[in-house]
Amino acid sequence: ASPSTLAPRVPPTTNPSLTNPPTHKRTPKDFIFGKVIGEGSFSTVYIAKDIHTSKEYAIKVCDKSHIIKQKKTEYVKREKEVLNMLADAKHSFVRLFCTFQDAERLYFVMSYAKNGELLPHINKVGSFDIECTKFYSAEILRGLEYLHGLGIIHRDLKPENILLDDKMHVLITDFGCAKILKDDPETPADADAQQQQRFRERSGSFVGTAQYVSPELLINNSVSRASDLWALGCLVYQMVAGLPPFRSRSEYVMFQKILKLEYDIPDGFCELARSFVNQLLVLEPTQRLGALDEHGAGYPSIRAHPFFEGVDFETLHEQTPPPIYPYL
Ligand SMILES: C[C@@H](Nc1nc2c(c3cc(-c4cn[nH]c4)ccc13)C(=O)N=C/C2=C\CC1CC1)C(C)(C)C
Repeated sequence: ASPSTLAPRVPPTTNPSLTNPPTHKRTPKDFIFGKVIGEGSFSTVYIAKDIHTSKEYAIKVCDKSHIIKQKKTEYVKREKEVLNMLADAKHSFVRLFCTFQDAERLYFVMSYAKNGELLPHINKVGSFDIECTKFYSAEILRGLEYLHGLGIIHRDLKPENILLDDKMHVLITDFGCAKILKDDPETPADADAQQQQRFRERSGSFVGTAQYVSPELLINNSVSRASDLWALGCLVYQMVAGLPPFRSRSEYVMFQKILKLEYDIPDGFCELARSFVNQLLVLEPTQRLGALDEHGAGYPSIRAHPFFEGVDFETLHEQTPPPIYPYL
């Protein structure tokens, strides 16, 4: 006989709501909302505490009428779809724990990135030393390998979207612009109307920081996995130099610099990092380091670059991140 027929069913003696949180659908009343920690274009992210477990979460709150008015329903659906596709990832991404809604708003209960965005950590020390740059570049690369392996292109990688958890490991976030390569993940994804909508306001200028926009997006609105590799190049440059590679007060001038590959390598820029950045900041997407690697099998040619000498990619998440010291 199976064990269940042997043991009589004894009703639980403890109060379930005290030991294990209710499994019923959550409502805002299950949380104590704290301060605003991030503002998206049509969402606000709060830190919140679950009253049953006292655990801290980030709750992204979207106003339904605003989403409908701004025709962003596709975004919200796509972000939730991507977050659900990332549910099994053991590393590199903020997790979506649950969603619920009330009459006016949608709520996404996410992991709380206790150490916030990467950018302030770079600004605080001016720039990262080479050990830090290698570690954080490797953690971002691992996230991209996982994402691209699923046929997802982030499309908006920048320091604001690279978050750090309580142990200072990378959590990539903000998938509202992500592109999911459907049926044939081989063909580069042509930017859809939403992407154009995202970038072109009525004034025809770009919204948000377009410092990391790839040349192919500017020229023919096309994006592929290699667009995220371009952004990786910009991120590595910024960790070492403390500033993004393409800068200008005028957006138009900044785009001209991107299209002409006009960036300089400051004195003291580590030689291996320079070589690595130079092989990612390439105008032709298919010529970028890693662009020709087998899809879905990670980026062996990027991992093999001497810049990553000594990095053990398989155990990154178990490693203690290097302390952040100033460099340059
Ligand atoms: C990029 C994003 N900013 C942020 N999004 C999230 C944060 C987050 C945390 C801090 C922070 C923590 N401590 N100090 C600052 C600063 C910015 C954050 C978090 O903890 N957990 C999930 C998040 C987002 C998940 C959801 C987009 C899918 C924007 C600007 C779009 C709100």
